[in-house]
Amino acid sequence: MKNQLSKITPLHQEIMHQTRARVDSLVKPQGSLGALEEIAIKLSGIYGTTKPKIEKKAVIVMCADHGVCAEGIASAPPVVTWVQSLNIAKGVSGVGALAKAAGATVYTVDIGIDQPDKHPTLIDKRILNGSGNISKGNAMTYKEATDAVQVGIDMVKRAVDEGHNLIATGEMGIGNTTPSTAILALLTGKSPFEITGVGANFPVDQLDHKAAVIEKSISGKKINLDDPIDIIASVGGLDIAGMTGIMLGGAIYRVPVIVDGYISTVSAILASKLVPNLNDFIFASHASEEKSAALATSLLGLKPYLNLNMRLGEGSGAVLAFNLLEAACTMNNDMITFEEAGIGVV
Ligand SMILES: Cc1cc2ncn([C@H]3O[C@H](COP(=O)(O)O)[C@@H](O)[C@H]3O)c2cc1C
Ligand SMILES: O=C(O)c1cccnc1
Repeated sequence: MKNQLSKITPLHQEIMHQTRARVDSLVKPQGSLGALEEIAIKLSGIYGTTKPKIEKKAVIVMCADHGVCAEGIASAPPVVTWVQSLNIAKGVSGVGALAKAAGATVYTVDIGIDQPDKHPTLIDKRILNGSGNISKGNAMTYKEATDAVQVGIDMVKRAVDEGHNLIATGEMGIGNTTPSTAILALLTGKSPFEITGVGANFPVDQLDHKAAVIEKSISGKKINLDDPIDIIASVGGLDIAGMTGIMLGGAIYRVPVIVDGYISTVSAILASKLVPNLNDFIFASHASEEKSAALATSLLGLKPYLNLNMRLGEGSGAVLAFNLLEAACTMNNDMITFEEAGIGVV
């Protein structure tokens, strides 16, 4: 991984400069297509061409269980991770349906489901049968965390090799808002009692219990906060690790990655600690309704484009932003310039 990260190169500044000049010359008041203009310019810097084009899109969904569910921090039982992962692979879950609408491939990855069996419809990258109970010890070893991040990097390579040049992140893991909030508490210094949200409809009157479990998970551990792998090993999860790898994979293989909601955003924050210019390669999608999603997004430093009051996860919000990136390319490719239109600049 270290070797791969050291080869990441900056965005193509000269090409972005040329794309900006072209976007400014298109037949519209300068700046009037707002974020679409910025998206087109950023994409040109990633792809290294003034006329980028989206070929095929894929959402990679990392599925894993969390030992901390034993503490009663989620409304659904852990077996839902397995059942719902199969539904995602079948295309009948939230992300399945929305990916179909977007014309995107879905890669459903078993990176750590706690089941005795594997399933042929899931891509078998299982590192562990679920992470450890973080309120009683570490989630996993440092090596397991490293391997799980590598799974994400390798999945991006596979998607790119299979013709995709735009990736979205997703996850399925009952209980995963708990490690996500533990990570956010560590990185912001905020109290879990201040930032813990309901996740998948955990009862509000039991939120203090969830926060107390998170507090217990982060206190008394010696964690190197400058090392995201150590953070994942101590209080993370395999799905979070896999998504961290997807973000890194985007920068390594030079394909844009769209971040989904709360859990994805926390994974992106971890990835940005390994790649300082990570934000050049990733795009936020929607503003999740989860309590601390806005805090996570502001820490990451990206602005979500959509506000649809969603809070599902799975990659459901990220796949909706495929269309925005495609629209930005179409704007840049298909609009004519003032000169071509035979009128003066407005
Ligand atoms: C049926 C069902 C489908 C889901 N799809 C995504 N999530 C979302 O909810 C979970 C995180 O919330 P918590 O930490 O409260 O468990 C993750 O699996 C996330 O993907 C779901 C949750 C449920 C119950
Ligand atoms: O924002 C998300 O991605 C989210 C929020 C709640 C539960 N699961 C996912």
